[in-house]
Amino acid sequence: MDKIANAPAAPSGAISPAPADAVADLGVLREEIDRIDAAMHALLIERSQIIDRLVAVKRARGAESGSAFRPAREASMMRRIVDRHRGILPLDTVEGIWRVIISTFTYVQAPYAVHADLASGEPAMRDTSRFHFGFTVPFIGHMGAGGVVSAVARSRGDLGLVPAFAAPGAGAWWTALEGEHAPKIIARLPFVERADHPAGLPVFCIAHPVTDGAVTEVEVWSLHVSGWNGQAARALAPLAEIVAVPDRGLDGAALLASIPLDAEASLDTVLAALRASGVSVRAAALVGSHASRYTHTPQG
Ligand SMILES: C=C(O[C@@H]1C=C(C(=O)O)C=C[C@H]1O)C(=O)O
Repeated sequence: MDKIANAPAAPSGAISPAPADAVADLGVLREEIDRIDAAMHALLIERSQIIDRLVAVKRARGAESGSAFRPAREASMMRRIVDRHRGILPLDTVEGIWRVIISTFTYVQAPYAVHADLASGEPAMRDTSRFHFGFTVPFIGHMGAGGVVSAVARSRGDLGLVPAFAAPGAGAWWTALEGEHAPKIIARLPFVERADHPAGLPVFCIAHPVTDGAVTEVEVWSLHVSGWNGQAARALAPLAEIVAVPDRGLDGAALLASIPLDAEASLDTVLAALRASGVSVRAAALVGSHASRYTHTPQG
């Protein structure tokens, strides 16, 4: 029995049926949406074909190391996408769609897994990983940054995610990045920062040293110092972002210093500021670099 045909008549005052031309408009608009969806899908298929050609070119140039991830290129693509966005689709959605597109095309070029440090909270780290790398790229959790760094070191081209802030009890995990062939920090995520980012946990992305497409706007140094004090911390604040943990001895500290290279800041100015504050620097090793932090404000 046809329930609709037998439904009681709508009481007066209920929503009246849409006029015939509005129904026709809805049909036309839905056809437009189907056309756009088919065109977007066709463009993604066309993008895959370009990626196939890009893989062949990279192979021919011998540029293919372990990972196909190119941090400089990704940072500039994400900035452009965010800057040109307009309309009612939320920025979070646009950014998330392109993170999944780019990360998955990187994965189809050369499969990799993401190893993440869950020690400072699993939900935020899992959200961050899925936002930036999607669900096709395997996610592997570790209890601590040390496990992440060794998993990346053992892999062919995996990536690691470690909090980019002083996580309680984390220790000086970055000293494991000091050797010439040890993994390095190659990016800081999110590429585009903003106050209400849905996956805004600041993380360092770790990989085997990048030979092609590294970005060096911000250098990250591991420093071993003695005499670490509050005056030194204040003197460094305008020059570098510092994570400091106790290291070998009473006033010793291991520092992870992110130095945005510009007219004022460089390793030399940071070392000079440390010495002027009575801190002696025992060792310094470059443990990575990444793109400048880029902040989006709703006013642009
Ligand atoms: C396509 C490339 O490889 C990776 C995938 C990208 C993409 O799908 O757009 C961008 C940068 C790389 O991480 C590339 O090197 O250009």
